[in-house]
Amino acid sequence: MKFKRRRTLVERGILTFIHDIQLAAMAGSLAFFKNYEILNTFYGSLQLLLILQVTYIFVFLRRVNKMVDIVTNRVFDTYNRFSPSNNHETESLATLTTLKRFSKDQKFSKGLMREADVTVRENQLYHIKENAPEVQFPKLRPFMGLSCQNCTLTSRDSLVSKTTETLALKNILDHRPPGDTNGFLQRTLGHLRQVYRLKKFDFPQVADLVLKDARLRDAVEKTTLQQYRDSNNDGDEEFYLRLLENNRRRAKKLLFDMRSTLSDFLLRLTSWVLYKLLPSFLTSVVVHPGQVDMLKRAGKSNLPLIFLPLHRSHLDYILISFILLNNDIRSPLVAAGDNLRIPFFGSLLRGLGAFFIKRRMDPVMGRKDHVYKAVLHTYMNMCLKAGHNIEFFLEGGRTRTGKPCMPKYGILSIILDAFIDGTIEDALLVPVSVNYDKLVDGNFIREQLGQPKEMETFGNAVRGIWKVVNSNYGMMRIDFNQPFSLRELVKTFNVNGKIVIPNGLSNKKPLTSNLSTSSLYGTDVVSEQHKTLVESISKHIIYDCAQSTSVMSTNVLAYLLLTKFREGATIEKLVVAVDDLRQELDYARKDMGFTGDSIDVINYAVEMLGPGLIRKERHDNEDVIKPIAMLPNVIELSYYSNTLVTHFALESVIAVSIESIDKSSGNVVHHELIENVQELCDILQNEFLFCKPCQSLEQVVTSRVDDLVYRKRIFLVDDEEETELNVRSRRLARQFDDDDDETEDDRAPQKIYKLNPNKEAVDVLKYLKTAVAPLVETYSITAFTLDKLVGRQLLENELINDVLSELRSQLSSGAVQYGESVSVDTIKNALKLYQQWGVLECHAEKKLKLYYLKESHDDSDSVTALYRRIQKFR
Ligand SMILES: O=P(O)(O)OC[C@H](O)CO
Repeated sequence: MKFKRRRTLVERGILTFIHDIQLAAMAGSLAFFKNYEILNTFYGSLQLLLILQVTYIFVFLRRVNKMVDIVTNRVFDTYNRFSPSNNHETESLATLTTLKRFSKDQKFSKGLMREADVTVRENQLYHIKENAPEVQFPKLRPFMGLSCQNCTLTSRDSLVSKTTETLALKNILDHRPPGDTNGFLQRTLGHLRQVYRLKKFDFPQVADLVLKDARLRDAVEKTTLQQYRDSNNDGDEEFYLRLLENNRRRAKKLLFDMRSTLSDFLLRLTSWVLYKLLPSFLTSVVVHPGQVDMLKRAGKSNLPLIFLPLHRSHLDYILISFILLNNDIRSPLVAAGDNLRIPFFGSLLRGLGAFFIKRRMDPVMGRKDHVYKAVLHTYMNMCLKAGHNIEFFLEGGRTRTGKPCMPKYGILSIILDAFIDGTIEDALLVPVSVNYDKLVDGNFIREQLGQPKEMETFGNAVRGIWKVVNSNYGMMRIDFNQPFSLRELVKTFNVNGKIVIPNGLSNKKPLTSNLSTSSLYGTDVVSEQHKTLVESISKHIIYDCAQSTSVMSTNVLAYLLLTKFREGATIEKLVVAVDDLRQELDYARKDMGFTGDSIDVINYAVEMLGPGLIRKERHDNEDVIKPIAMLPNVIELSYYSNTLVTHFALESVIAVSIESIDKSSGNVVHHELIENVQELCDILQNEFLFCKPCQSLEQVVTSRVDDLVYRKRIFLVDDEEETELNVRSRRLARQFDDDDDETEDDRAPQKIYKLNPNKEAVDVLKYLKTAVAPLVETYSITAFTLDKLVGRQLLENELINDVLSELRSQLSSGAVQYGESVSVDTIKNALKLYQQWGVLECHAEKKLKLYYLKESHDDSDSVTALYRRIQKFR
């Protein structure tokens, strides 16, 4: 056998680069000869070349970067082997980790990795298990995301087959071309072939139709007439015509800035690039084939699919389109904020389906910008009519806290209008949840500490992508809920032609108080009747998405460390806690984005979260894991924990409510507990959706209390004792039973719960409480700081900074217990609540918001009363 000389790293790098250029040329010429639409114009060609060049420069630089890392590590490794260092094991481990991280797909480093592996194993004192949990998923997992059985029973029975629930999860990056995957052609052409074979869809452009539409023409004429009347040029026809022409031009420009140029070719090209790039920073993108199957069937219904994902990262919409495209499902048009209309990336996103909507009102036109509203409305209607699928984020922007945000209503109201006015016969709504092992983009910590958001620019985008492709973000999981019919939902809420106000919303204030003042998403809801409907549908979807969000290992570890083990815990204790939590999530039919032994899950999550958030120490021959529970790190940790905080919010509210009741007798009266829970739910109404709009909060609370009685043993379940207590309470009830006006319900005996004094039960109560306790702290300190508004007004940022300083100073004095209470998002939600309660008022003009106390509350006593109302739960 003839052996060839091994190529050097640099030679291999150069060859790979040349190989990549060949691929680029092949893709380019293929596209050229196919005479794709995008290449028909000079602009299209330039854009394509730029995309290819940037991608290849990225890939090449990444490879050079990796080579430098590997060579450096090799030098250090050799040095370590010959140096008499005491930390030999740690350093070799670090080398191994670095090598593994940076050389996942680098065959040329395999030899080095083997060497380092041997070095580590030879030098280690303890047996170290491989710490990446295996991505082997058991067949039967909880199947989440079936549509609501109260509101959409018919939809629930559709699109599913016998096998839907039982299919095994799939990593879509694992696309392997059939045959010998090691062959040059297969390696080179596998992904090209995959994107070439995809089903071709037409993506009609509708801009011309929009300009001719009567709604838009009408809006332009009305606006012109209004401007004409407001001016002092009455009777000057030339002036009128000039105004009309200006408004027409403006409408055209608005439409040009907004429209998507979704291109089949660009989608395929990006898909091929993503197959190459995604594995460099994600180990897997996991989907449930049963859910994809439902989408495929829904895609054949000829109804528009409306994808409604929870928004965590900019990767969300890219990956959703990637998954849909590769499963032959029509890619949607995606409503994106115009903050993303940046050079190059803006056009790229536009070509991939983005249409840009304003995030802020026009400072001059304000809310009365009828032309803009008409452009948006007509554009979306035309797109729906033309058969496009649509995707938008009900939350508006990405969550800053890890908890789902309350919905904005604007875009959904346009879709509902399109249904009600008959533009579309029906639409299938698809809630989508996305979760990542590690947050990919956004600097949310600095925003939570009061710094302004870093705006999107070309430079920031390039830097961001560079950082991302050189890091490891672990797994990503996407869950598509069962599509459900908008028509069916509207029908359920619209019994006898009258919109039924769902239970959970019946005693709420009018929707207007909930509207976003800064975003277009919340400004164009049409009629009062529809507002209630839009609110219920939106909240239902956010609730559904939260329910079907898979839990990642990092969520589990962060949650346990922030609620149960703030001082840290040994691995053994953590393993027991993770096992318990997994059991509980299983019981709640919540799926997890990991599998394997809890010890491996913990080690993996520790590595994912990194030493900035979690410390691993060795005490008395035991590994102890500790959270970095101080500012600013704890804010990031709470981001991960909040996926589970959302899941346990109601239990936590019940635990806090129990603590707020006088329990000197050791008993808790049912109605008193329910009242307190409802009061706290009202306080936290901008933080969590405690039940679906079609459920009654009281019923949901009662059943969760029962759960705490029987499963978590917070209350005693001694039947005799309970009977005796209830007999006593019944007797008590009878004493007051002489009022004829009382209803049957009023006379019913009061249920009394006896608290379980057992240490385990007390600990459970304490642990449950900790989930929402930081939020209560923030609400209470925000109320306390409102005293600064007595007799004066403050700008939003001044008020928020005052609350932040108060929180920080109380944190350092120990009066505030949790670092994660320092959070701008929570402060803003608290201010919104105090507005909803009629204590606070806000005047918004242009980009500024001015806060002041309502006249009837503009004194210290009112502020103290508000503060006490919250403080009761601390
Ligand atoms: O999270 P934001 O506020 O930067 O918004 C992100 C959205 O994708 C913009 O469309």
